[in-house]
Amino acid sequence: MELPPTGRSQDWYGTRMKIHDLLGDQATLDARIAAVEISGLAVDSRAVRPGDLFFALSGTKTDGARFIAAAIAAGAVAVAGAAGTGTGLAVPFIALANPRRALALASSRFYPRQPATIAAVTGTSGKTSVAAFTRQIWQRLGHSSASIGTIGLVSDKRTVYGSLTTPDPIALHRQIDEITQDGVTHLAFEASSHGLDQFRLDGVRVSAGGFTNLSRDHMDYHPDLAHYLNAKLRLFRDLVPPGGPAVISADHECSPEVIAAADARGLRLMTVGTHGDGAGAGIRLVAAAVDGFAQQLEIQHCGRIYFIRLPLVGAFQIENALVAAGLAIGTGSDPQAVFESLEKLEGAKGRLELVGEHNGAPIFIDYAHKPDALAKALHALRPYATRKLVVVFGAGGDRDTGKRPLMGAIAAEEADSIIVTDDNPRSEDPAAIRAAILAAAPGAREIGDRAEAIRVAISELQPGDALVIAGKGHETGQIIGSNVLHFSDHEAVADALASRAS
Ligand SMILES: CC(=O)N[C@H]1[C@@H](OP(=O)(O)OP(=O)(O)OC[C@H]2O[C@@H](n3ccc(=O)[nH]c3=O)[C@H](O)[C@@H]2O)O[C@H](CO)[C@@H](O)[C@@H]1O[C@H](C)C(=O)N[C@@H](C)C(=O)N[C@H](CCC(=O)O)C(=O)O
Ligand SMILES: Nc1ncnc2c1ncn2[C@@H]1O[C@H](COP(=O)(O)OP(=O)(O)OP(=O)(O)O)[C@@H](O)[C@H]1O
Ligand SMILES: N[C@H](CCC[C@H](N)C(=O)O)C(=O)O
Ligand SMILES: [Mg+2]
Repeated sequence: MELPPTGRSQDWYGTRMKIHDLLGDQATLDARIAAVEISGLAVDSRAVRPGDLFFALSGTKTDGARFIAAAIAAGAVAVAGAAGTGTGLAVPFIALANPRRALALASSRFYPRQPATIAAVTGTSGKTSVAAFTRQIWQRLGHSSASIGTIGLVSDKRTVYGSLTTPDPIALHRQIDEITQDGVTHLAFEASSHGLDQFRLDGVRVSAGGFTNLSRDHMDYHPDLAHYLNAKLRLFRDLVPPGGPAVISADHECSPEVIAAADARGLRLMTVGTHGDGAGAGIRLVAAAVDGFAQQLEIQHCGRIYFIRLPLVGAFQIENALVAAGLAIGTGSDPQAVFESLEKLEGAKGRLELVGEHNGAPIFIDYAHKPDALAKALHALRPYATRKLVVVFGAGGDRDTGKRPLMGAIAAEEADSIIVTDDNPRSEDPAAIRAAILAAAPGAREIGDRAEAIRVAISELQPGDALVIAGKGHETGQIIGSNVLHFSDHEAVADALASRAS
């Protein structure tokens, strides 16, 4: 069942709660306001239903305070927001010190059920993969499991396509409550830096935290890398309770700072990777070797050595698999069983996914839409290209413009043949986005129409080549202006292959 973006499903119609029970610890309430009953929560005036409590939030584009009158006209029976934003209203106003955090806590009270075991993962790249892997490990070990993130909600009972990596608190808690009601006991979800910075997950009872890596992304939102890292560190500083496991990839420049933040909070450290604490509670990668479209791993945990065949392409998937294994072990699963389950992992859709071949050349779809991910993806595929490594990619509009030349330069450095195309231009001029990439990628070709770019790349493949179509992964739309046109790299590849076969 597809749920409305910020509404509630049928189940909650009829639920009524007193403002005291939602916000009693977040604001000083007089008795009259505390007793007001609400029947729903809303952050968008356009989604308000009669009986709702409307949160007027100051945002990146506009200020919810401007829509208070519209919310009341739509039936809001109370309004909450920063002090001073709601004076002289016809309905009660609740002044909050931190409106976004209060919204998250109120959401967790309105939709109160949560699985007993919840792991959250953050990091620039690998979150979706880690959440999917952790869900798969738990499921294989017999737990009813779910994951929530960029590819939406996935559980054994339902799959719901999502649009944000960390949904807004109302949508997030509605989904969490619903899956708990379905019987899900184990949830892995993605904590994006936006989500952490905007307190979207502050009402989630997180049992364990995972951290993959840090590289350039979202510099249109965060003023600098330190701010970006600090947003991510909120997972350990504020959300995982003291004593809870912190599973941290130890192989990066940022790792010591992440480990220090987790340590300062009194978390149970589990470092993973080539610098992981294999003698102790962490997981050390002792050796790795490519084996066809799989990898042979030797790892160490609590001093014991394990040999695993990881059925995935890409060195970075080892990092993701080890963080996922750490999250499962840290939340109580048996290490031997967890490591055995890694041999059955399936990659998340569109993450270095082998989707076909032409003239003997493998074709991969990948979600690399930031510099480091593109570098890692191209590097991972190099062993499969004895002739040319071909890449088709673009860059999103209304997103960090600084990524574009960096990605162009990486493609020029790592690939042998480049086609620059469109990837969700949104409100920007697609040609200008392509030009910014092309300027840093001498010799690259420009084919704006993504389906055509994919067709051309496939038609030129020769034995010994490998092709990666990067940036859209699982996505099913091309966002042009404010329209979302149906588009899928998977379908475009299938069409191109079918037309060559016929
Ligand atoms: C930049 C950003 O993070 N924006 C998020 C933020 O919106 P905002 O509060 O800044 O929105 P705004 O447009 O300024 O509006 C302010 C307030 O007025 C309200 N409003 C607005 C218009 C109106 O008519 N009535 C009304 O009430 C809005 O609902 C909002 O509450 O809070 C909203 C509710 O939580 C989010 O939906 C919204 O995500 C937008 C859609 C978005 O595109 N976010 C992306 C950048 C994002 O969050 N990405 C991350 C990371 C991706 C990754 O690396 O994987 C993610 O977690 O997905
Ligand atoms: N551990 C990793 N290190 C570096 N790059 C990675 C790693 N894991 C995945 N990638 C690259 O990043 C892309 C996205 O991976 P994934 O969706 O798992 O990460 P994510 O953190 O959820 O990304 P997003 O924030 O875009 O949702 C992959 O397709 C791959 O190119
Ligand atoms: N969660 C990421 C996804 C980007 C995917 C890429 N296809 C693009 O549109 O830039 C973002 O919103 O920045
Ligand atoms: Mg993701």
